[in-house]
Amino acid sequence: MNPDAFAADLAEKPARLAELAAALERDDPWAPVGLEARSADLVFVGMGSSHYASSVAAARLRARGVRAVAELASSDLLPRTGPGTTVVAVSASGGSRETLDALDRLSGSGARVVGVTNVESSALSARADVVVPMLAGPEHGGVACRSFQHTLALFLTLEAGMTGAPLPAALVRAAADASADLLERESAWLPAVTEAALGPDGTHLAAPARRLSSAQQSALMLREGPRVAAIGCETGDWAHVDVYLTKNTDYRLVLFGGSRWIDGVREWTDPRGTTLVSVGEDLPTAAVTVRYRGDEDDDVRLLSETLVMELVAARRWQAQA
Ligand SMILES: O=P(O)(O)OC[C@H]1O[C@](O)(CO)[C@@H](O)[C@@H]1O
Repeated sequence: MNPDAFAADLAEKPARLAELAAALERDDPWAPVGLEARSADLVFVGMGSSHYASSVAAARLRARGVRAVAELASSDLLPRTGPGTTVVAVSASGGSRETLDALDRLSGSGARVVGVTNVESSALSARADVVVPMLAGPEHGGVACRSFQHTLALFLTLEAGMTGAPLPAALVRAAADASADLLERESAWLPAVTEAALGPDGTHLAAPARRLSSAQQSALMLREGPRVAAIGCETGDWAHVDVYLTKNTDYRLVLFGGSRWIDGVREWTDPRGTTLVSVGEDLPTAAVTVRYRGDEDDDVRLLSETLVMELVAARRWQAQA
Protein backbone atom coordinates (compact mmCIF):
# COMPACT_ATOMS: atom_id res chain seq x y z
CA MET A 1 0.00 0.00 0.00
CA ASN A 2 1.23 3.48 -0.83
CA PRO A 3 0.06 6.77 0.73
CA ASP A 4 0.90 9.03 -2.23
CA ALA A 5 -0.87 6.68 -4.61
CA PHE A 6 -3.86 6.56 -2.24
CA ALA A 7 -4.04 10.38 -2.29
CA ALA A 8 -3.83 10.27 -6.09
CA ASP A 9 -6.65 7.68 -6.16
CA LEU A 10 -8.82 10.08 -4.14
CA ALA A 11 -8.01 12.98 -6.46
CA GLU A 12 -9.35 10.90 -9.35
CA LYS A 13 -12.79 10.50 -7.77
CA PRO A 14 -14.59 13.26 -9.71
CA ALA A 15 -13.28 12.13 -13.10
CA ARG A 16 -14.05 8.45 -12.51
CA LEU A 17 -17.54 9.26 -11.20
CA ALA A 18 -18.18 11.39 -14.28
CA GLU A 19 -17.19 8.40 -16.43
CA LEU A 20 -19.55 6.19 -14.44
CA ALA A 21 -22.37 8.72 -14.90
CA ALA A 22 -21.73 8.72 -18.66
CA ALA A 23 -21.79 4.90 -18.67
CA LEU A 24 -25.14 4.93 -16.82
CA GLU A 25 -26.53 7.32 -19.42
CA ARG A 26 -25.67 4.79 -22.14
CA ASP A 27 -26.70 1.47 -20.54
CA ASP A 28 -28.08 -0.17 -17.44
CA PRO A 29 -25.21 -2.36 -16.18
CA TRP A 30 -27.77 -4.57 -14.42
CA ALA A 31 -29.84 -5.22 -17.56
CA PRO A 32 -28.14 -8.60 -18.20
CA VAL A 33 -29.10 -9.64 -14.66
CA GLY A 34 -32.79 -8.96 -15.34
CA LEU A 35 -34.13 -8.75 -11.79
CA GLU A 36 -37.81 -8.17 -10.99
CA ALA A 37 -38.58 -6.48 -7.68
CA ARG A 38 -41.49 -8.81 -6.89
CA SER A 39 -39.78 -12.13 -7.51
CA ALA A 40 -36.18 -11.28 -6.63
CA ASP A 41 -34.45 -13.13 -3.83
CA LEU A 42 -31.09 -11.46 -3.32
CA VAL A 43 -28.18 -12.46 -1.11
CA PHE A 44 -25.25 -10.03 -1.05
CA VAL A 45 -21.90 -11.32 0.21
CA GLY A 46 -18.58 -9.54 0.62
CA MET A 47 -15.96 -8.40 3.10
CA GLY A 48 -14.86 -5.03 4.52
CA SER A 49 -16.00 -2.07 2.47
CA SER A 50 -17.74 -4.38 0.00
CA HIS A 51 -19.92 -5.59 2.88
CA TYR A 52 -20.54 -2.06 4.14
CA ALA A 53 -21.92 -1.02 0.75
CA SER A 54 -23.90 -4.26 0.41
CA SER A 55 -25.54 -3.86 3.82
CA VAL A 56 -26.89 -0.42 2.95
CA ALA A 57 -28.03 -1.65 -0.47
CA ALA A 58 -29.88 -4.64 0.98
CA ALA A 59 -31.54 -2.53 3.70
CA ARG A 60 -32.71 0.00 1.09
CA LEU A 61 -34.13 -2.79 -1.06
CA ARG A 62 -35.91 -4.41 1.90
CA ALA A 63 -37.43 -1.03 2.78
CA ARG A 64 -38.90 -1.04 -0.75
CA GLY A 65 -40.33 -4.53 -0.34
CA VAL A 66 -37.60 -6.50 -2.11
CA ARG A 67 -36.29 -9.68 -0.48
CA ALA A 68 -32.61 -8.89 0.02
CA VAL A 69 -30.05 -9.61 2.72
CA ALA A 70 -26.34 -8.85 3.06
CA GLU A 71 -24.03 -11.14 4.97
CA LEU A 72 -20.33 -11.14 5.62
CA ALA A 73 -18.94 -13.73 3.24
CA SER A 74 -16.97 -15.21 6.15
CA SER A 75 -20.15 -16.00 8.09
CA ASP A 76 -20.98 -19.59 9.02
CA LEU A 77 -24.64 -18.56 8.95
CA LEU A 78 -25.17 -17.83 5.28
CA PRO A 79 -28.82 -17.94 4.22
CA ARG A 80 -30.29 -20.96 2.51
CA THR A 81 -30.34 -20.43 -1.26
CA GLY A 82 -32.01 -22.18 -4.18
CA PRO A 83 -32.37 -21.95 -7.94
CA GLY A 84 -34.46 -18.78 -7.52
CA THR A 85 -31.76 -16.95 -5.53
CA THR A 86 -29.39 -14.40 -7.00
CA VAL A 87 -26.14 -14.19 -5.06
CA VAL A 88 -24.51 -10.79 -5.52
CA ALA A 89 -20.85 -11.37 -4.64
CA VAL A 90 -18.98 -8.10 -4.16
CA SER A 91 -15.21 -7.86 -4.19
CA ALA A 92 -13.25 -4.91 -5.53
CA SER A 93 -10.17 -7.08 -6.02
CA GLY A 94 -12.27 -10.05 -7.08
CA GLY A 95 -10.00 -12.21 -4.97
CA SER A 96 -11.00 -12.11 -1.29
CA ARG A 97 -10.86 -15.74 -0.23
CA GLU A 98 -13.84 -15.46 2.10
CA THR A 99 -16.03 -14.21 -0.75
CA LEU A 100 -14.89 -16.99 -3.08
CA ASP A 101 -15.48 -19.52 -0.29
CA ALA A 102 -19.03 -18.16 0.23
CA LEU A 103 -19.70 -18.83 -3.46
CA ASP A 104 -18.67 -22.47 -2.96
CA ARG A 105 -21.17 -22.70 -0.14
CA LEU A 106 -24.03 -20.77 -1.80
CA SER A 107 -24.00 -21.64 -5.46
CA GLY A 108 -24.16 -25.44 -5.12
CA SER A 109 -27.90 -24.96 -4.64
CA GLY A 110 -28.34 -23.73 -8.20
CA ALA A 111 -28.34 -20.06 -7.21
CA ARG A 112 -27.20 -17.66 -9.89
CA VAL A 113 -24.03 -15.65 -9.16
CA VAL A 114 -23.58 -11.99 -10.08
CA GLY A 115 -20.02 -10.78 -9.49
CA VAL A 116 -19.53 -7.07 -8.78
CA THR A 117 -15.83 -6.37 -9.13
CA ASN A 118 -13.26 -3.82 -10.20
CA VAL A 119 -10.99 -6.50 -11.73
CA GLU A 120 -12.62 -8.12 -14.70
CA SER A 121 -9.90 -10.79 -15.00
CA SER A 122 -10.35 -11.89 -11.36
CA ALA A 123 -11.24 -15.22 -9.78
CA LEU A 124 -14.65 -13.76 -8.91
CA SER A 125 -15.35 -12.88 -12.56
CA ALA A 126 -14.42 -16.42 -13.59
CA ARG A 127 -16.91 -17.81 -11.06
CA ALA A 128 -19.81 -15.46 -11.84
CA ASP A 129 -22.66 -16.09 -14.27
CA VAL A 130 -22.85 -12.32 -14.88
CA VAL A 131 -20.20 -9.68 -14.09
CA VAL A 132 -21.11 -6.08 -13.22
CA PRO A 133 -17.89 -4.04 -13.46
CA MET A 134 -17.35 -1.31 -10.88
CA LEU A 135 -15.68 0.94 -13.48
CA ALA A 136 -13.64 2.64 -10.74
CA GLY A 137 -10.29 2.29 -12.53
CA PRO A 138 -7.19 0.80 -10.89
CA GLU A 139 -6.59 1.83 -7.28
CA HIS A 140 -2.80 2.15 -7.19
CA GLY A 141 -2.76 2.98 -3.48
CA GLY A 142 -3.96 -0.53 -2.67
CA VAL A 143 -6.92 0.83 -0.67
CA ALA A 144 -10.54 0.30 -1.76
CA CYS A 145 -11.84 3.89 -1.95
CA ARG A 146 -13.25 4.67 -5.41
CA SER A 147 -14.39 1.04 -5.71
CA PHE A 148 -16.46 1.46 -2.52
CA GLN A 149 -18.06 4.61 -3.89
CA HIS A 150 -18.78 3.02 -7.28
CA THR A 151 -20.23 -0.08 -5.61
CA LEU A 152 -22.74 2.13 -3.81
CA ALA A 153 -23.57 3.96 -7.04
CA LEU A 154 -24.10 0.65 -8.83
CA PHE A 155 -26.37 -0.56 -6.04
CA LEU A 156 -28.44 2.62 -6.28
CA THR A 157 -28.66 1.85 -10.01
CA LEU A 158 -29.86 -1.68 -9.23
CA GLU A 159 -32.46 -0.29 -6.83
CA ALA A 160 -33.66 2.27 -9.40
CA GLY A 161 -33.99 -0.41 -12.08
CA MET A 162 -35.91 -2.73 -9.76
CA THR A 163 -38.29 -0.06 -8.51
CA GLY A 164 -38.97 1.60 -11.84
CA ALA A 165 -37.08 4.83 -11.08
CA PRO A 166 -34.78 6.52 -13.61
CA LEU A 167 -31.15 5.39 -13.45
CA PRO A 168 -29.18 7.72 -11.16
CA ALA A 169 -26.74 9.24 -13.67
CA ALA A 170 -27.58 12.77 -12.48
CA LEU A 171 -27.00 11.73 -8.88
CA VAL A 172 -23.60 10.27 -9.76
CA ARG A 173 -22.72 13.56 -11.50
CA ALA A 174 -23.78 15.43 -8.37
CA ALA A 175 -21.52 13.13 -6.31
CA ALA A 176 -18.66 13.96 -8.72
CA ASP A 177 -19.33 17.68 -8.13
CA ALA A 178 -19.48 17.18 -4.36
CA SER A 179 -16.17 15.29 -4.44
CA ALA A 180 -14.56 17.96 -6.62
CA ASP A 181 -15.74 20.65 -4.22
CA LEU A 182 -14.20 18.86 -1.21
CA LEU A 183 -10.94 18.31 -3.09
CA GLU A 184 -10.69 21.90 -4.35
CA ARG A 185 -11.31 23.37 -0.88
CA GLU A 186 -9.24 20.81 1.03
CA SER A 187 -6.80 23.36 2.46
CA ALA A 188 -9.71 25.32 3.95
CA TRP A 189 -11.21 22.49 5.98
CA LEU A 190 -8.75 19.62 6.36
CA PRO A 191 -6.33 20.99 9.00
CA ALA A 192 -9.13 21.86 11.43
CA VAL A 193 -10.92 18.55 10.87
CA THR A 194 -7.68 16.62 11.41
CA GLU A 195 -6.97 18.51 14.62
CA ALA A 196 -10.47 17.91 15.99
CA ALA A 197 -11.06 14.35 14.75
CA LEU A 198 -7.77 12.60 15.48
CA GLY A 199 -7.31 12.41 19.22
CA PRO A 200 -4.99 10.48 21.54
CA ASP A 201 -7.80 8.00 22.22
CA GLY A 202 -8.72 7.51 18.59
CA THR A 203 -11.58 8.62 16.37
CA HIS A 204 -15.26 7.71 16.60
CA LEU A 205 -17.63 8.17 13.69
CA ALA A 206 -21.42 8.01 13.58
CA ALA A 207 -23.86 8.01 10.68
CA PRO A 208 -27.59 7.32 10.35
CA ALA A 209 -28.46 3.66 9.65
CA ARG A 210 -29.32 4.41 6.05
CA ARG A 211 -25.72 5.63 5.55
CA LEU A 212 -23.95 3.50 8.17
CA SER A 213 -21.44 2.57 5.47
CA SER A 214 -20.02 6.11 5.69
CA ALA A 215 -19.04 5.72 9.35
CA GLN A 216 -17.70 2.20 8.79
CA GLN A 217 -15.71 3.06 5.66
CA SER A 218 -14.28 6.23 7.25
CA ALA A 219 -13.09 4.20 10.24
CA LEU A 220 -11.58 1.60 7.91
CA MET A 221 -9.66 4.28 6.00
CA LEU A 222 -8.11 5.61 9.22
CA ARG A 223 -7.09 2.10 10.23
CA GLU A 224 -5.93 0.87 6.84
CA GLY A 225 -3.82 3.91 5.91
CA PRO A 226 -2.30 5.73 8.90
CA ARG A 227 -3.18 2.90 11.34
CA VAL A 228 -5.19 5.19 13.60
CA ALA A 229 -7.64 3.65 16.08
CA ALA A 230 -11.11 4.37 14.71
CA ILE A 231 -14.58 2.89 15.01
CA GLY A 232 -17.91 3.57 13.37
CA CYS A 233 -21.40 3.30 14.84
CA GLU A 234 -24.99 4.29 14.05
CA THR A 235 -26.09 7.70 15.35
CA GLY A 236 -29.17 6.44 17.24
CA ASP A 237 -27.26 3.47 18.65
CA TRP A 238 -24.50 5.86 19.72
CA ALA A 239 -26.45 6.68 22.90
CA HIS A 240 -26.39 2.95 23.74
CA VAL A 241 -22.85 1.98 22.86
CA ASP A 242 -20.42 4.87 22.42
CA VAL A 243 -21.73 7.32 24.99
CA TYR A 244 -19.86 5.48 27.74
CA LEU A 245 -16.51 6.72 26.45
CA THR A 246 -17.38 10.41 26.50
CA LYS A 247 -16.64 10.94 30.18
CA ASN A 248 -13.26 9.34 30.78
CA THR A 249 -11.45 9.56 27.44
CA ASP A 250 -10.40 12.37 25.11
CA TYR A 251 -13.37 11.46 22.97
CA ARG A 252 -13.53 12.72 19.37
CA LEU A 253 -16.69 12.21 17.32
CA VAL A 254 -17.23 12.76 13.60
CA LEU A 255 -20.95 13.01 12.90
CA PHE A 256 -22.34 12.48 9.41
CA GLY A 257 -25.47 14.63 9.35
CA GLY A 258 -29.11 13.86 8.85
CA SER A 259 -29.96 11.63 11.82
CA ARG A 260 -33.30 11.91 13.63
CA TRP A 261 -31.43 10.87 16.78
CA ILE A 262 -28.96 13.73 17.11
CA ASP A 263 -30.65 14.84 20.37
CA GLY A 264 -29.47 11.58 21.98
CA VAL A 265 -25.92 12.52 21.07
CA ARG A 266 -26.24 16.12 22.18
CA GLU A 267 -27.76 15.13 25.54
CA TRP A 268 -24.31 13.85 26.51
CA THR A 269 -21.87 15.74 24.31
CA ASP A 270 -23.23 19.24 25.00
CA PRO A 271 -22.68 19.19 28.78
CA ARG A 272 -19.38 17.34 28.45
CA GLY A 273 -18.04 19.70 25.82
CA THR A 274 -17.12 16.77 23.56
CA THR A 275 -15.05 17.58 20.48
CA LEU A 276 -17.39 17.12 17.51
CA VAL A 277 -16.85 17.34 13.77
CA SER A 278 -20.05 17.73 11.77
CA VAL A 279 -20.06 16.66 8.13
CA GLY A 280 -22.79 17.82 5.76
CA GLU A 281 -24.93 19.59 8.33
CA ASP A 282 -24.59 22.67 10.55
CA LEU A 283 -24.29 21.79 14.21
CA PRO A 284 -23.86 24.68 16.66
CA THR A 285 -21.80 22.66 19.13
CA ALA A 286 -19.35 21.29 16.56
CA ALA A 287 -15.71 22.35 16.79
CA VAL A 288 -15.60 22.12 13.00
CA THR A 289 -18.30 21.79 10.37
CA VAL A 290 -17.63 20.64 6.81
CA ARG A 291 -20.23 21.49 4.20
CA TYR A 292 -19.89 20.70 0.52
CA ARG A 293 -21.77 21.14 -2.73
CA GLY A 294 -24.96 19.04 -2.84
CA ASP A 295 -24.86 17.92 0.80
CA GLU A 296 -28.58 18.66 1.26
CA ASP A 297 -29.32 15.52 -0.80
CA ASP A 298 -29.08 12.33 1.24
CA ASP A 299 -27.96 10.18 -1.69
CA VAL A 300 -25.22 12.69 -2.59
CA ARG A 301 -24.08 12.38 1.02
CA LEU A 302 -24.07 8.60 0.76
CA LEU A 303 -21.89 8.70 -2.33
CA SER A 304 -19.57 11.54 -1.29
CA GLU A 305 -19.12 12.06 2.44
CA THR A 306 -16.48 9.38 3.03
CA LEU A 307 -14.03 11.56 1.08
CA VAL A 308 -13.71 13.83 4.13
CA MET A 309 -12.07 11.23 6.36
CA GLU A 310 -10.38 9.48 3.42
CA LEU A 311 -8.49 12.71 2.77
CA VAL A 312 -7.72 13.12 6.47
CA ALA A 313 -6.40 9.52 6.46
CA ALA A 314 -4.35 10.09 3.29
CA ARG A 315 -2.65 13.27 4.56
CA ARG A 316 -1.84 11.76 7.98
CA TRP A 317 -0.47 8.64 6.25
CA GLN A 318 1.65 10.74 3.89
CA ALA A 319 3.00 12.74 6.83
CA GLN A 320 4.03 9.50 8.57
CA ALA A 321 5.79 8.06 5.51
O1 LIG B 1 -13.60 -5.92 -1.87
P1 LIG B 1 -12.47 -6.86 -1.63
O2 LIG B 1 -11.38 -6.73 -2.65
O3 LIG B 1 -12.95 -8.28 -1.52
O4 LIG B 1 -11.79 -6.48 -0.28
C1 LIG B 1 -12.48 -6.47 0.95
C2 LIG B 1 -11.74 -5.62 1.94
O5 LIG B 1 -10.42 -6.05 2.07
C3 LIG B 1 -9.51 -4.95 2.05
O6 LIG B 1 -8.92 -4.93 0.79
C4 LIG B 1 -8.49 -5.04 3.14
O7 LIG B 1 -7.98 -6.33 3.22
C5 LIG B 1 -10.38 -3.73 2.22
O8 LIG B 1 -9.82 -2.59 1.67
C6 LIG B 1 -11.66 -4.15 1.59
O9 LIG B 1 -12.69 -3.43 2.12
